[in-house]
Amino acid sequence: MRYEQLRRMDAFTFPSYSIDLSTGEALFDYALTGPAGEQRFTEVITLPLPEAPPSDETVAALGRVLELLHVVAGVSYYKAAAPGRLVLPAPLGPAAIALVTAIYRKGLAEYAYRNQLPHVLELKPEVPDGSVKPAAQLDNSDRRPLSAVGGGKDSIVSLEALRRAGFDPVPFSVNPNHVIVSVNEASGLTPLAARRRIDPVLFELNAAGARNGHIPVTAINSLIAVATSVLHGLGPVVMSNERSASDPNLIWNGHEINHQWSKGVEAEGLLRAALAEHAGLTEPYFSLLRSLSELHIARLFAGIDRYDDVVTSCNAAFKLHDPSERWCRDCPKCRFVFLALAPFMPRERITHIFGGDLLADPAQIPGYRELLGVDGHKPFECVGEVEESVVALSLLAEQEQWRDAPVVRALVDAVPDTAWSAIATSDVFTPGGGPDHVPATYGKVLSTLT
Ligand SMILES: CC(=O)N[C@H]1[C@@H](OP(=O)(O)OP(=O)(O)OC[C@H]2O[C@@H](n3ccc(=O)[nH]c3=O)[C@H](O)[C@@H]2O)O[C@H](CO)[C@@H](O)[C@@H]1O[C@H](C)C(=O)N[C@@H](C)C(=O)N[C@@H](CCC(=O)O)C(=O)O
Ligand SMILES: Nc1ncnc2c1ncn2[C@@H]1O[C@H](COP(=O)(O)OP(=O)(O)OP(=O)(O)O)[C@@H](O)[C@H]1O
Repeated sequence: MRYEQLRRMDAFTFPSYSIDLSTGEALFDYALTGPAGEQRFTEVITLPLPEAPPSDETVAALGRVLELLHVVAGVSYYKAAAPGRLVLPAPLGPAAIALVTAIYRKGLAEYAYRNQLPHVLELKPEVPDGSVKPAAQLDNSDRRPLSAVGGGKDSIVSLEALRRAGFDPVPFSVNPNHVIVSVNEASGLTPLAARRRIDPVLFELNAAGARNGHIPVTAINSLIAVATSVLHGLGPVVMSNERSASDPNLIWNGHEINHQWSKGVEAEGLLRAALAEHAGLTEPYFSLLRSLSELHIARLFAGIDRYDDVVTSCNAAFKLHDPSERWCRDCPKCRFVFLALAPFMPRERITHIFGGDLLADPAQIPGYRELLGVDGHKPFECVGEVEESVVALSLLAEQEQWRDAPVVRALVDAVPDTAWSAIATSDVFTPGGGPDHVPATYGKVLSTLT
């Protein structure tokens, strides 16, 4: 399919999906269609199989979760052309429609902004007429939680808190890379893993110049985790999404653009409601760290040392084709995580974790100026709020081990008086920031780390 033909596609459809319960392999078919023809895609997601064959009740609930996953995972292929019509495969209830609408509009907002495609922010799915048979209720809330592991500090904090509180978590990852494998080994827990294979045709189209950009990957990983939990008769999926994930990077055409939208509390609420309505799951999914700032999570992480040799929050290690060893030490995420951890650990320890000292390197100053709100807008990355960076800097400026580091000295001079006064009333170490979905039984889990 030529690039010009792709541009003329006017609809995105979902021809079919299937699952083979003897292998765990699910096939999700997609199509971009238009006057010049059709471009098909198939994504393959392979779930780990349980020891015993699943009950009919489990298979029914799993099928419903996969129906949602089919539609949500379509974002990767929709974005190759961004047609005006999004034609859903079957009727859905109001909560599921709300989820799908938001996934395509808000989850693709950064993509829409960077590609200057305002219509994506107004996309309205076309839903076939008809009603959906109500799902049978499935309450697995008292089973072992499935704890999503991304290899970074946040999921380690959740995993350790759950373990110390006696919840016996099962680590779970999609396409675990070398970092995730090492973190799981360091935990000593037995993990579950699912495989996800994006259709290679998409990469060929990308190389030929198709539209491309950021997608709401956490929503996809989350639904794969829920499907795995249902198939294995496990309990809630526990995520490690922090409070700043809900804050936008910028406003464009009156719409919030948030790189981390599908990690935010709005996406979490929509996903929970859709899973309750469409799959009957009463307690499917929540983020344990929702009320905490990144800086607060960093402080909790500093109290855990068994993962120092393996933890990696740098996204360069997560590339599908070319993963780096660990921290790249030259991206917004490396800069932010270093800044957030530094106040809470000896300089030798953090230098060991990162394989270098970012605050000793003046070349890092321009990137830190962005994080501190001195220049530009919050980077399109998983980084904390400006306020958190300023608080971290103020803590470093008070410490003998850090106050004379070249980057700390330069930044202390660069931050304006208004930012210093704003943090006088900062609440970054006070849990809050709005509603969370942590069930009452998990209410005291984080206190095991303090
Ligand atoms: C690792 C990374 O940051 N990747 C983003 C990057 O893609 P890149 O080309 O550099 O490498 P790959 O990730 O290997 O992707 C290759 C192509 O495949 C497409 N693709 C990938 C995954 C997928 O689910 N669907 C896809 O279509 C991708 O478009 C590439 O062409 O830049 C891309 C374009 O901006 C981003 O889409 C890639 O982001 C990944 C999907 C990814 O996993 N990113 C997470 C590290 C990430 O950003 N997490 C956010 C949470 C965002 C959310 O709302 O869920 C965070 O932690 O803040
Ligand atoms: N490959 C994956 N499989 C399953 N869950 C994942 C995967 N990658 C990330 N996650 C989960 O998605 C959420 C957001 O990921 P994110 O990368 O922000 O977290 P992290 O790796 O724990 O921590 P950090 O922010 O320090 O990198 C977390 O709950 C994380 O556990």
